[in-house]
Amino acid sequence: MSLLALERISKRFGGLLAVDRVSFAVEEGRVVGLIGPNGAGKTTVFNLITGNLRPDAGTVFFRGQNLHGQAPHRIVALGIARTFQSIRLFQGMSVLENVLAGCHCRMQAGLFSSLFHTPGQRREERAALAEAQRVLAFVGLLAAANQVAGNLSYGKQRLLEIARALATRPSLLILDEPAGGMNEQETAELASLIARLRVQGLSILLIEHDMRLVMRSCDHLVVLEYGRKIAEGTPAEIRSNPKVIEAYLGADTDDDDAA
Ligand SMILES: Nc1ncnc2c1ncn2[C@@H]1O[C@H](COP(=O)(O)OP(=O)(O)OP(=O)(O)O)[C@@H](O)[C@H]1O
Repeated sequence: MSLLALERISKRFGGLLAVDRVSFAVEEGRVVGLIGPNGAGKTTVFNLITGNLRPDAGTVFFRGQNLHGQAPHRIVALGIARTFQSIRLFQGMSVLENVLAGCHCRMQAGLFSSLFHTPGQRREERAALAEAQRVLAFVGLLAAANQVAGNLSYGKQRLLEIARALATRPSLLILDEPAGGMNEQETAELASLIARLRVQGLSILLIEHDMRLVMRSCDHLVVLEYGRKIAEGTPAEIRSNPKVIEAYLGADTDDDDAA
């Protein structure tokens, strides 16, 4: 069984069919890239997976479970975490507090134990703190734990978003343009982070316009154009697919050869 399977999902915005009967799967432990020109429907597909939008037709399965009608927080609890194209951090809170916000969605404590600070709740808080520090160390932000999130560089804010998503202990991590706004060194660090997550067995679904990063990091690519899937395959297959070259890669193909 695939970890994630989309079966002929469609989404219409008024007269625009933004996603048109798209099917693909993410297997356990794989890094899958969803690519295509601007407006191809990539972010809409992500929103359909994470419950931020409901499909007009088709089904999303996660570990064989139909996600239809599940609220976004329920989908996070099932093991799907995401980052957004535009950074959505608690800008005025510390780096550590931002990651703790991710940990809290895994905590069991109810209203009673939270109000009365029961030993169980204190244990959970300590565990959350340790987990947040572990995740921050993993992405290389532990030294910045007490800084205000909004003061971090853009690239570091993106890493913090990933840390917060990781703190929910996902089995599928969905990244929407994680290298957007990053400089070359930050992008290289991101590629190494993705590789380390992959080694740990995490499955990743990625939208990214940086073709070098996509070609280097992904096992499998799915290509959208005008809401439709026009190709899927390994990076090497996609790079030489004439339909894809025409639709998307175009003049960028030289650059990809360097990847
Ligand atoms: N909430 C919405 N209401 C109306 N139209 C929308 C909405 N969200 C997306 N669209 C339209 O749907 C199409 C697909 O948008 P989407 O953001 O999914 O594309 P994308 O492939 O992620 O693009 P980009 O690479 O530029 O982020 C676009 O034409 C967009 O304008």
